[in-house]
Amino acid sequence: MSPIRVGVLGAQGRMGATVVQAVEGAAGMEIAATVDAGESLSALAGAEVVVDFTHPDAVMDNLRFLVEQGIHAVVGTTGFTGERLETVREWLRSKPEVGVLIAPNFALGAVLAMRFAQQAARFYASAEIIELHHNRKADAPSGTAAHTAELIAQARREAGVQPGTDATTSEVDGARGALIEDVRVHSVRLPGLVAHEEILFGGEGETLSIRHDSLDRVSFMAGVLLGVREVRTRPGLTVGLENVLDL
Ligand SMILES: NC(=O)C1=CN([C@@H]2O[C@H](COP(=O)(O)OP(=O)(O)OC[C@H]3O[C@@H](n4cnc5c(N)ncnc54)[C@H](O)[C@@H]3O)[C@@H](O)[C@H]2O)C=CC1
Ligand SMILES: O=C(O)C1=N[C@H](C(=O)O)C[C@H](O)C1
Repeated sequence: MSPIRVGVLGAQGRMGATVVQAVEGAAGMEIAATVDAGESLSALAGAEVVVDFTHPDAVMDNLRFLVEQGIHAVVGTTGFTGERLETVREWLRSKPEVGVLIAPNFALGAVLAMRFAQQAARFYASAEIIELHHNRKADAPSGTAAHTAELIAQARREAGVQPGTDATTSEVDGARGALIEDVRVHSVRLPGLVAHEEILFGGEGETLSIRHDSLDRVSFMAGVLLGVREVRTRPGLTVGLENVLDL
């Protein structure tokens, strides 16, 4: 069988460069093209699957080009709101054979942590998230933390659990974090960190902490390579690696 021809968008970046190395070392795939900021997307025309790790401001234009060209896409770039996802679905209506996989996190442990948090949510009215990342990260909160908060809020809604209250009446701006749906998310940015998330639940006389640490960007690569292999057989939009892992 001929190797999958993979294009990489954002190839000069921290994730893009790691993806190029991973594809070069993987069986059954080869690099077809690499593109970074200021370079023409037309270089990707010969690719079967393109991986995008660029910037929230760039990713929608990239994706529109890929769908129009009939190229499958594996997207790790953050910034996907419900509105953006609906726009992608709209583009795919005229290209039903194209597969797009968008995942806020490709690390297996992060995907499992999100699933565990989703399972725990109905048992705890009170939950907060702390995400910690390197200080070169453009967006806050992280896409993973935002997605985790949405999953917790959804699980509570489905179980009829009202979010817990706290007694804060006086607050320095931001001290209680950002509200994503009804879940508070706190963002830490420090050199030395890679990508970390802790989901904290509080109940009667107990707490539950679920923590995941990506210590190296190689942690995302198994998920990205799985996505490259699977996206060709999954037409339409898939959101979250959990769907590919059948979790
Ligand atoms: N889903 C996941 O598992 C992960 C997602 N990410 C996300 O991936 C994105 C990139 O992260 P990093 O690699 O750390 O950032 P980075 O800043 O190191 O790399 C981004 C690269 O994209 C390039 N770029 C910007 N606009 C472009 C365009 N229009 N066309 C082509 N290239 C363009 C930049 O020049 C840069 O080389 C972020 O949104 C980040 O949150 C990061 C790690 C894991
Ligand atoms: O920018 C990063 O580094 C990461 N971005 C993603 C996010 O925002 O969730 C995934 C991971 O946390 C690393």
